[in-house]
Amino acid sequence: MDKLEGFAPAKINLTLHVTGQRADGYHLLDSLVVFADVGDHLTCRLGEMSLAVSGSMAQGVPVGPSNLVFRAAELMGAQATITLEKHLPAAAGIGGGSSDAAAALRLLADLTGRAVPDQGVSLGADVPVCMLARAGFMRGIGEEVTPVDLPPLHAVLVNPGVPVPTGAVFGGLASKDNAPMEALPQGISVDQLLAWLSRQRNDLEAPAIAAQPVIADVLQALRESGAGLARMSGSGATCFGLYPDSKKAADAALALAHPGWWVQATVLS
Ligand SMILES: C[C@](O)(CO)[C@H](O)COP(=O)(O)OP(=O)(O)OC[C@H]1O[C@@H](n2ccc(N)nc2=O)[C@H](O)[C@@H]1O
Ligand SMILES: Nc1ncnc2c1ncn2[C@@H]1O[C@H](COP(=O)(O)OP(=O)(O)OP(=O)(O)O)[C@@H](O)[C@H]1O
Repeated sequence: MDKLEGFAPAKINLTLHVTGQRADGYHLLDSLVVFADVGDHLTCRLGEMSLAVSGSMAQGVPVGPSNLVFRAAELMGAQATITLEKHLPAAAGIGGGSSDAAAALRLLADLTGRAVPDQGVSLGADVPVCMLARAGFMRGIGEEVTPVDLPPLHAVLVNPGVPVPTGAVFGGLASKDNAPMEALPQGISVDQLLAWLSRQRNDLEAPAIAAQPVIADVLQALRESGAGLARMSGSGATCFGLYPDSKKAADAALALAHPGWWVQATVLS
């Protein structure tokens, strides 16, 4: 094996309940996570350590040792020549950096034959679920991950171009002890899933809107575009809308076009 290619899909929190806080300050989560068919692309080859970042969303992404891809190589004890093509906005609640790190960990594990320590959680709370890269529950601070079977969902992702720092949004929570998600019945249809989702929450939505009020405008625009459900992902600012089929999602994406907004029709699974 010489050079390997990998895909780092956007992570979407369909729900995000904050149920407590650990003594070290990290919050306990109860979240249903899915992945989009849009994301970043990586290539990786063992050799001299280097990282080249390109792509439509490369601006502002660190190219040095603070890039999570670099830190993934350090965690694996590997030297590698890595290219990263960024298509996902950074600091956007869709785990761009975490998904890049998870993709790099998968590639480096394949190239070196080494195991990934602790599913990469030391690189970020979102890295274990991004290692899964398919629908799953995320609990603990993010280290407890369980796959789940869900029907694919047609969606539009909208990011209004304002970065949101995750720690500050957690810090703005009015309550840290909120109810967990309801049990999710197995084998449910899309309609049943939508009804179930509409009864769940993203507890970070209120503090994120307080920090960046434009998020409320994005949610309103998604609802007006015909979304059956509109919610923020992660700590924001990206929001998603869910639609009955790919045509309605594509039409909504066109209607949502707005200067400075990143808008993507996608399938979540
Ligand atoms: C909000 C989510 O995106 C939901 O999936 C994740 O919980 C955040 O994952 P992440 O960006 O990988 O988070 P990290 O880089 O580990 O943490 C960033 C900051 O968010 C806060 N943080 C994060 C995860 C967590 N369970 N509790 C927290 O309080 C901490 O202040 C931490 O310093
Ligand atoms: N590969 C990377 N891609 C994007 N940002 C990165 C990367 N590596 C490090 N960073 C830094 O990490 C910060 C958070 O970026 P990231 O895209 O992971 O946030 P996020 O989408 O809010 O993540 P999450 O959903 O996990 O909270 C950025 O401000 C950026 O400086």
